[in-house]
Amino acid sequence: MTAEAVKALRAVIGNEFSLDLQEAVIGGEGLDTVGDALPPETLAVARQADAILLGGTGVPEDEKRPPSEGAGYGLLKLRKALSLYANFRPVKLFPELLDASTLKPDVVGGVDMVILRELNGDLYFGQPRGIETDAEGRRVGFNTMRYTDAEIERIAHAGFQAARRRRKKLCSVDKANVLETMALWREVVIEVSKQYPDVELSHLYIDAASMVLIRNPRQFDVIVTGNVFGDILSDAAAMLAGSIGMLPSASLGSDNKGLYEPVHGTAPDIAGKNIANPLAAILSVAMMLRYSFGLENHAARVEEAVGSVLRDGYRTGDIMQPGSRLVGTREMGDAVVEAVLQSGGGSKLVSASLS
Ligand SMILES: NC(=O)c1ccc[n+]([C@@H]2O[C@H](COP(=O)([O-])OP(=O)(O)OC[C@H]3O[C@@H](n4cnc5c(N)ncnc54)[C@H](O)[C@@H]3O)[C@@H](O)[C@H]2O)c1
Ligand SMILES: CC(C)[C@H](C(=O)O)[C@@H](O)C(=O)O
Ligand SMILES: [Mg+2]
Repeated sequence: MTAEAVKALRAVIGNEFSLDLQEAVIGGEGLDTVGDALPPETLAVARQADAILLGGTGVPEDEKRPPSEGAGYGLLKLRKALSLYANFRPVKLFPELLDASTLKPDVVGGVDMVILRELNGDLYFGQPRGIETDAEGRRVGFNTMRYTDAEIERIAHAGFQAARRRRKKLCSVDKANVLETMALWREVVIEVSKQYPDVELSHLYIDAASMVLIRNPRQFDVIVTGNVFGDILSDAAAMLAGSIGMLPSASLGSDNKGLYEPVHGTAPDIAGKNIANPLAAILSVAMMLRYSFGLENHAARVEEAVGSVLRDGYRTGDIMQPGSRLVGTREMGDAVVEAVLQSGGGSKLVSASLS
C-alpha cells in the first residue's frame, strides 16, 4: 500500500520538484532488525524530513511484548517525539461508493466530516502504567487517563480552527459524566470556545457519539476528541466511507512537518496477497501535499484521480460492488498513477510548468 502511495506521489510531482525519499524502519520491522520499535536512526531521519509517510506498523506476534515495548509503541513514540498532537482523520464518502457501505445510502450519502484526535496524551501516555502484583497476590493492570489543561487547550484551538475552515460546527466528544480527565476536557473546551463565537459548539459523551455517528453521521462537521476515543471512533467511522481502506490521516504539530498514514493497520489477515486497498495510503499522500508542502493543486489532482478510478469502476475487494472491476493493490495504484498523469496533461504541461 505504501509503495502505491509513493508511486502516486512521484507521478503527481513529475519533473516539477525533486523528491529526496529516505526509508527507515519502525514498529515490527524495527524490532526484527535492530531490536527497537523506534530506532534512533529512524527518529533522526524523521526529524530531518519535511514530511513523513508511514506504513502500517506492527504484527500480532510483536504484541506479545509488553505494550510499552511493542511494535505499535514505535509509532506512538514518534508522534510524541515530534509533538504531532493533532491527528486529522477526514471521513468522506466518495459518491461512487454509496452502495459499498454496509449502511443505508440515505444515511451515509454526503457524509463529510473530520475526526480530530488528540495524539500526545490520554491513556496512551499517562503514568503510572503497568502490570503489577498487589499485596493480596492479585495481578493488576493499570493505565492513567491524563490530560493537562494546556494539552486540551491546543487541541481545542485546532478543532475550532478546523471547523472555521469548514461548516463551522464543532462537536467535542468526552466522558465528562464519569471521568475527571474528561470533566477538565469539557471545561477547557468551553473556555476556548469563547474565542470562536462564530463556531457552533456541541458536546456528546463517547457512548452516545458512537450511536449518533451511525444513526445520523451527516450532522457532524468536525469532531474533536481524545486519543483513545478518537482511535475507536475513527475505525467505526471508516464504515461510513465504505471501508477502512479509504481513510487517510494527517498528524500535525505546530509547524508544517506532518506524519501521514492511513487509519488502518497492517491488515495481517490479507497481507502479501496484493488485495489490500491502497487508496487510504494514496489519499494520505494528498494530505501531505496539502499540509506539509502547500501544494493544493497537486493534492486535489491525487484526490480527483482517486475519484476518477472509482468512477471507472476499479475496486479492491473491500469496496467491491456488483458490476465493478475487481483489481489488486498494484493495479489500483497503477490506475491512480495513470489518472494523475492524465490530469497533468502529460509531459507537455510538465515541461511548460518547469520553464
Ligand atoms: N497506523 C498503524 O500503523 C496501525 C494502525 C492500526 C493497527 N496497527 C497494527 O496493525 C496490526 C493489525 O491490526 P488490526 O487487524 O486490528 O487492524 P487493521 O486495520 O490492520 O485491520 C482490520 C481489518 O480491516 C482490514 N483492512 C485494513 N486495511 C485494509 C485495506 N487497506 N484494505 C482492505 N482491508 C483492510 C483488515 O484486513 C482487517 O480485516 C496490529 O499489529 C496493529 O497493532 C497499526
Ligand atoms: C497501532 C496503534 C498504535 C495506533 C493507535 O492506537 O494510535 C493505530 O490504531 C492508529 O489508529 O493509528
Ligand atoms: Mg487505530
